[in-house]
Amino acid sequence: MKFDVLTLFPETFELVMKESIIGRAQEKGLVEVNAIDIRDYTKDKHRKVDDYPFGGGSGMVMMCQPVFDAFRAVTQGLDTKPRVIFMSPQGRVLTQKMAVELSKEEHLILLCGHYEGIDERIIEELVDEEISIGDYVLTGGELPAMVLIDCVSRLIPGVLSSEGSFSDESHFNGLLEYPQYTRPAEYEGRPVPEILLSGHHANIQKWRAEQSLERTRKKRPDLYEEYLKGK
Ligand SMILES: CN(C)c1ccccc1CNc1ccc(C(N)=O)cn1
Repeated sequence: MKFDVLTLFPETFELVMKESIIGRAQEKGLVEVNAIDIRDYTKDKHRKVDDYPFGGGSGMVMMCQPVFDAFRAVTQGLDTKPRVIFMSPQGRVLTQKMAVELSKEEHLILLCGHYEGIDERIIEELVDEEISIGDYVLTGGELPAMVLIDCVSRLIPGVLSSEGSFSDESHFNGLLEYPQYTRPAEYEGRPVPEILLSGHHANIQKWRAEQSLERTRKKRPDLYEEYLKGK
């Protein structure tokens, strides 16, 4: 899986993306994350990437030319146009289901906006879909892009060591995860639920399923409703 990220802050990506699981996945050649600096495609000596909005209004808007030229640089020589995702508050809110679909792509281009936004012609011409990571406004699309890269990359076979745990992972079967415990069996007088120490795997699985249902019903009735419909 290759992510080409068009951004005004490429160094942010280098830092975050080379660390942790994504960094190791890159070393294994399972994931490649390239940060492309939009400013490298400006034509003027001040490397201008934004300008005043037509029609007035406060703030600045990202201009077409540098983004179009950065896009062309990334896509030249490719026989198929990769899917282009614009990280935006107006996008479809990212879900685990969307992440699963995106993880099947070979090559994604992520566009990160700044200022008050980007010239609409960029969206009309280059963008396949807008994705939001939630209903809140950030100063830029870099964090949303990193969130998308993380949640998609971890679904790629070989990226996570404990792949087996996928099946019952919360938000994967639509329910929240059951409570997790590890040693010691009692910490400062606080015990671990007996069932988990019993070794009865069938009972443990049943208890975990009940816990998942119970927590989802309490914490996320919306997901619970979805789940009941899907049954
Ligand atoms: C500068 N702004 C407001 C802006 C305006 C338009 C597009 C992109 C941006 C960049 N900001 C973003 C991006 C994504 C999200 C999200 N929820 O995924 C939140 N904020």
